Amino acid sequence: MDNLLVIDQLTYKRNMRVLLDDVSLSIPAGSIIGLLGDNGAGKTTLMRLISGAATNYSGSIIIDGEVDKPTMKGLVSFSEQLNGAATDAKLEDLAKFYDTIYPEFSMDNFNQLVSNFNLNLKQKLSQLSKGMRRNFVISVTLARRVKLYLLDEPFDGIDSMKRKKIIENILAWMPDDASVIISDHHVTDIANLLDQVVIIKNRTIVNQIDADKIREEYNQSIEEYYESFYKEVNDHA
Ligand SMILES: Nc1ncnc2c1ncn2[C@@H]1O[C@H](COP(=O)(O)OP(=O)(O)OP(=O)(O)O)[C@@H](O)[C@H]1O
Repeated sequence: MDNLLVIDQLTYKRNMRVLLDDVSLSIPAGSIIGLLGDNGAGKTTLMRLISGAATNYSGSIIIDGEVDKPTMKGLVSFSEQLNGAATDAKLEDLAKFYDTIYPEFSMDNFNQLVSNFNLNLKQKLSQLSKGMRRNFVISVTLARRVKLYLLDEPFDGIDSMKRKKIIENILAWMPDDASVIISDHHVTDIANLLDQVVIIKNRTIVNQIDADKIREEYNQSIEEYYESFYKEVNDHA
């Protein structure tokens, strides 16, 4: 299978601190990846760099063979897009804004996604509960037709029924050749979805493994594997 994302020796510093240290990672096209790691490990930072939000790193990020930064931005949809959005804006106006700035935004897809989540587009962003806001972010993120989706803790603060709905939407809306990277602490929620697990610890990738290998060769659930792997790395630290 071809690799959609190739990261080589990526190191990123901010305010004199190393936030990512020598990260190398290849993600196949058409796959669902769980990016697992504890608080502060570097999950959000890695997603920000892949999305093109910061470019002052060393090493390389290649998406679908592209190294041109503006082109790469059009290939990735990151779930952080509401940062900085006016809280008194109505959801329908925010959607129109995204439709204007992202050529690959599909208003039809967006409308179907928000109706799946029973969101009212006349509501203002400030009127949404935490869970409703998450659902809106997922709708905006998946409404773009891109190669790579980055979902940063999409289930944070979401009840279990809604989590199922989000998972259904991810599976239904992901184009066949697209990949999605989902970061999460609730490993159990996404375990059945995953093709691969990537574990990040202390600012670098410490493991990448096929989910089937964990189940079949190690005879463990992804959650058990993740917990034991993390413990082992801690014990040897
Ligand atoms: N703007 C910044 N300046 C300096 N340090 C930062 C900045 N943003 C994040 N960090 C630091 O980078 C490290 C990684 O943060 P990041 O948000 O990527 O972790 P994470 O794995 O997403 O954590 P969590 O699961 O808690 O969301 C943390 O130690 C954090 O304090």
